[in-house]
Amino acid sequence: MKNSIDENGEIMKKIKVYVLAGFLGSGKTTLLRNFIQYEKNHGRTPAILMNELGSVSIDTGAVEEGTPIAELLDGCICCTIQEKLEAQLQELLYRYQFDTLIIETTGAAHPVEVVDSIMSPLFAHQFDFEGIITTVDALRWKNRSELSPQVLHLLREQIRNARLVLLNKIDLVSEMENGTFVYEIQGLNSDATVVLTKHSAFDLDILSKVAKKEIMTHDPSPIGEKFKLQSFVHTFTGPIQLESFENWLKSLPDTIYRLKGYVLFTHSDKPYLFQYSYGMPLYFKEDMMMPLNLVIIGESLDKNHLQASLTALENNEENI
Ligand SMILES: Nc1nc2c(ncn2[C@@H]2O[C@H](COP(=O)(O)OP(=O)(O)OP(=O)(O)O)[C@@H](O)[C@H]2O)c(=O)[nH]1
Repeated sequence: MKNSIDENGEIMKKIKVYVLAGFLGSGKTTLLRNFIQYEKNHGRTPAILMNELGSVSIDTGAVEEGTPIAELLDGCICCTIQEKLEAQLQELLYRYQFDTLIIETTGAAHPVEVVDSIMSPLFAHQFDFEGIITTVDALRWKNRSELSPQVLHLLREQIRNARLVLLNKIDLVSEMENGTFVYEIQGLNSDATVVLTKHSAFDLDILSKVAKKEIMTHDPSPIGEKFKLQSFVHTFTGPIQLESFENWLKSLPDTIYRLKGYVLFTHSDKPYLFQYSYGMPLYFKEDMMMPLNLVIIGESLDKNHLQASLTALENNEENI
């Protein structure tokens, strides 16, 4: 389902969310500039969320005046400043109208954890996660043996979870080397589209083409979906039974990494904030009503099945 219904019964168009990942200095801000221009050329308003490790913003100058922007400084979305992220996103949504949200992560961010943070159940029904675009510095890739194992692991994770990889700074290595690097990147992520770029410039129409493919994938394809890391949001319409919910959790595949959301149970008049990662469910009772959104993040999600099983839970049906 693409759109949510607002309180007046109107269809709400979801905001497309893109995450820009890539190691320090690989070309994310350069890509951001191109992306903003592309959105504007197509009559859309982008909003930007920039995360920087330092306490002072350096890259916000790259964003033209008039573009909605929020900054998260002095920490990485994926580890230390998740609550601040929620507040910033809420403020962006409250103050501005926009069609696209582009999030530039710090070069040190683990992409899975960033997606996890963005897909807050508070407003996940307004967002459509469109995927991770990773920039790879061709020269750094060439010299990657100089990197620590931890950094190299991060670089690989950023590539593995991308929907689109930009092999950037191709002017700094030879044509033959670029060919080898594309081959190596595809070895890490055969589903991603890899484009060779100078100054992160490419035809961004590619994005809508790949996105359409993802959206149309209602049938779980036997060869897997193009898009590796995905999120799915279910909005409960009423209370469910705790026991059935726990049985449903046990039935989930290992490729679901994370669940979080507000769930109302039949035994309580207020919802619980529910958190689940690494097989560990946690429940925290809220003292007021919250949007009953459940966010599910994983690889190659079988969204039809998730939807059907969650609806069955709500209808209190057996054998889900
Ligand atoms: N030679 C060359 N330089 C590039 C290219 N793309 C970007 N640069 C330069 O590389 C530097 C870093 O680019 P950014 O876009 O700021 O990289 P970033 O990933 O946002 O960097 P951080 O914010 O530090 O993580 C800048 O000086 C860019 O002008 C390219 O294709 N070739």
